[in-house]
Amino acid sequence: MLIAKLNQGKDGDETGISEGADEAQEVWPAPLASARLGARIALPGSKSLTGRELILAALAEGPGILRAPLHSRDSALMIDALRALGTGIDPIATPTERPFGADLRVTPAAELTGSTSVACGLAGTVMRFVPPVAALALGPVAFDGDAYARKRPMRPVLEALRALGADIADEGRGALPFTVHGAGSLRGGRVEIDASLSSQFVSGLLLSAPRFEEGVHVVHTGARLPSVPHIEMTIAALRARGVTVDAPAPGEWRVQPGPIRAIDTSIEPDLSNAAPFLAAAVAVGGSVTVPDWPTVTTQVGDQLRRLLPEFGAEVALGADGALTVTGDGTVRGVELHVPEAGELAPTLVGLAALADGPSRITGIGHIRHHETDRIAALVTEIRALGGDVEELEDGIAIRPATLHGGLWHSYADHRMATTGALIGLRVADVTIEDIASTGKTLPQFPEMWHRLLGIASPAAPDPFGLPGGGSIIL
Ligand SMILES: O=C(O)C1=C[C@@H](OP(=O)(O)O)[C@@H](O)[C@H](O)C1
Ligand SMILES: C=C(OP(=O)(O)O)C(=O)O
Repeated sequence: MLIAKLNQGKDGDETGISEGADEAQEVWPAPLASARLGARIALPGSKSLTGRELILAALAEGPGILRAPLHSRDSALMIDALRALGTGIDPIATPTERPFGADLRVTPAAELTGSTSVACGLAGTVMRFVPPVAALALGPVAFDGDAYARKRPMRPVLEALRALGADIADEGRGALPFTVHGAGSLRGGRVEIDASLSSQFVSGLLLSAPRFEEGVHVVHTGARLPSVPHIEMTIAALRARGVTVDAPAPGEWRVQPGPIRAIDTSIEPDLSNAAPFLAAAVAVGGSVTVPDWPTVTTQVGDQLRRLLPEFGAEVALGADGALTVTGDGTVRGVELHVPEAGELAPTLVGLAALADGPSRITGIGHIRHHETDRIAALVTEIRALGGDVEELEDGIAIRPATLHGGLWHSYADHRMATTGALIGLRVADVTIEDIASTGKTLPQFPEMWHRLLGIASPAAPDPFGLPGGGSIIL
């Protein structure tokens, strides 16, 4: 892999950019595209589906299998968390058709056990989905995470769980660290919650709710609700396991108590991780194809089919189930209001920074609470490359500008890193600080990005073979 060394100086520390990182940072020279693209890129499993299915399998009435799950830092943290609570999670010998890692057999614990700790890393899904599970365990479960994870909002989750009967000790900041003192069961019932900062607050409560004595009736009280497709994904995953879920009014969900069926289930490819690869075809010109695009899905990444044409791309879903995006190398400016697609926003903003007209991307205020304040981070980094960018309260406005090379900081955020790589396809001499942050959901990113451009990568010459480098954590 092409890696250079940079001495991250005092500046990085002062801005908090290199929080928790060593003085000597590795930087990754983003490859510049020298020709139109023509690539076929298969993607590992969805982070969001893998996380949900691991939780539901751990709470199910018998053992089940997850086929083609994601193996990444976030999924490893979820696996470790559920194992710590007594769940058996075992890799099943990887057949050749599982290029991204083993299927998993999940054996629920007879009784969930506490007196343990859960490392959340920077995974929103772990810090929001596992505490309700911990409330069902017997004994204390201590939660903590990365330095930046301690800044991500948790108060609505902690207060909702307390209202449902849980005993939780925290430091009063409404954030990690905190300890859930599980009593072996939870009453459940009706609860109000303001989920305007994250849909994950709702999904976490719904996922464990079939195991609450009274199920749950969640009533969202905030003015906005971001990432609605992710709540629909949660509901679909519950229903697929025989759980009764209804939505009696907008912003209200009810889950009936009852068994969670044990099933064998296949995880779809991660369509949000497809975003930078498909956007590359728009940025550079040429075509990028992603095989196995699901025909019906709750993944928000499916919206790339309508969003990328706004930038001037052509999108075609083939009879073989492969999605192809074709661009002519020019990028149109866009007006997008995408509260449901905050997860895609960094890629959309990156494309807009390469557009030949002005853009406004709004409705994404909540992404200030993702892995980093993504609005501030995107504005800072695009501006540092010469971009003409304005921070809006709930989005970003971008005017066309000639960009130049420079160091792109990742803020430990995988989607910041991949957005820097996207811009680097068209702008010479962009280097990415902390490309390893892509391991959060796509450890193979650097090799796959090289493959997109036809560059052989010594670290993993064939990304369709078993990825190396210790990135698959089992
Ligand atoms: O439930 C999930 O799996 C997710 C929900 C969304 O969170 P927010 O509602 O905080 O945007 C999304 O951005 C995140 O990447 C994954
Ligand atoms: C917001 C994201 O992650 P998390 O699940 O940690 O919230 C993301 O992956 O874009």
